[in-house]
Amino acid sequence: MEGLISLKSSPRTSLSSFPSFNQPPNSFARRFSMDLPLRRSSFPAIRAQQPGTISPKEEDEEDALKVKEWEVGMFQNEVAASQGIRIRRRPPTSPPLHYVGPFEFRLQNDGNTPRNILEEIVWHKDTEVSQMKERKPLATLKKFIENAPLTRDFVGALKAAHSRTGLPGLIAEVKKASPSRGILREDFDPVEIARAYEKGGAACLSVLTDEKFFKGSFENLEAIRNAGLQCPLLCKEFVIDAWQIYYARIKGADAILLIAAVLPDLDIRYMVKICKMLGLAALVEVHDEREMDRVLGIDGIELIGINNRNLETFEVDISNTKKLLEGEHGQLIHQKDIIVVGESGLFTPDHVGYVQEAGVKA
Ligand SMILES: O=P(O)(O)OC[C@@H](O)[C@@H](O)c1c[nH]c2ccccc12
Repeated sequence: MEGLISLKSSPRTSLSSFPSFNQPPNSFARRFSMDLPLRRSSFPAIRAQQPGTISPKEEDEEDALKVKEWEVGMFQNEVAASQGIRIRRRPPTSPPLHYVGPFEFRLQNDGNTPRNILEEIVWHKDTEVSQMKERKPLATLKKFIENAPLTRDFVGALKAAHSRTGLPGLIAEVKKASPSRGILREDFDPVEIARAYEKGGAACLSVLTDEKFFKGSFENLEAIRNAGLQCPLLCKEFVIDAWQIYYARIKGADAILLIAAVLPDLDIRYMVKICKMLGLAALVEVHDEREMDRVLGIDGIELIGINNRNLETFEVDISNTKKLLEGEHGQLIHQKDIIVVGESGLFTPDHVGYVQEAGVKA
């Protein structure tokens, strides 16, 4: 509930800019924070038939909880939208059967199909993570972390490569497939590929761990971590829940990706802190100026990735890097000593030269 509290005091997350509710701004937040007056009497009684099963009171409580969970979901979407985030975290389910809130919420819930590939990935991730969390609760992960080997310095490795060569440090990616290009390599041996990258001069490696859309895995990450290489490892995931950060740490990550198109400011703040606590670097990825603005307003960020690929449409344009590093953004990045990673669509030395010229160091 930290979110609710800071939301009210933060001008960046003003709910008043949220466009799609035909009701006075903030009314949802106000109603929510007043501890939603659930009209118990309007919950039809589906009573337990036999003694010893769920009591009517428990059932009422369960109903109330469902409504509340649903309201929290709506509230999260509202906050995200107010920050210009178009990706909805979950499919818009209908309100619980006995919901007694405003009619507008029902209108929101048409269109149960994802609007684009990023949204599809995120919706699938939500289900995947809740299942994984059930099998390996956070408390269990925390115990493992106590005995996990130390992380390696991801940012340090990039800086060292850049100052040694005068060129951007290379993060070489271990990726079997992608939604935009299908299978990239059939005979895919992640460890062998990782070794070849390191031998070829990569400063760091990035390992896709998403299974469904990129044919990656946490097993690949773990295997590469156990292969005795020097390069620090980035876990390339779609993080929507802090649990994934702990899991990545256990599986051998030294850094993790956080995507601004998916995560509201407060999540990024919170997750960056968790990364620090776990000894991981956070690579915060942006694609447009609004995301860059948001991320530059967050303290403690050392690494920003500019993705030249729009993850919603797959369009690639390397001039995006130049555009996002011009003017005030570029100055702020310089002042804050942030390392910028140029991502996607870099095929030739000329491309690398172009983004380096724009200010990219990795
Ligand atoms: O194959 P490319 O165009 O060289 O792109 C690499 C990398 O930028 C891309 O894999 C990527 C960038 N951001 C991501 C977020 C999730 C998954 C993948 C990515």
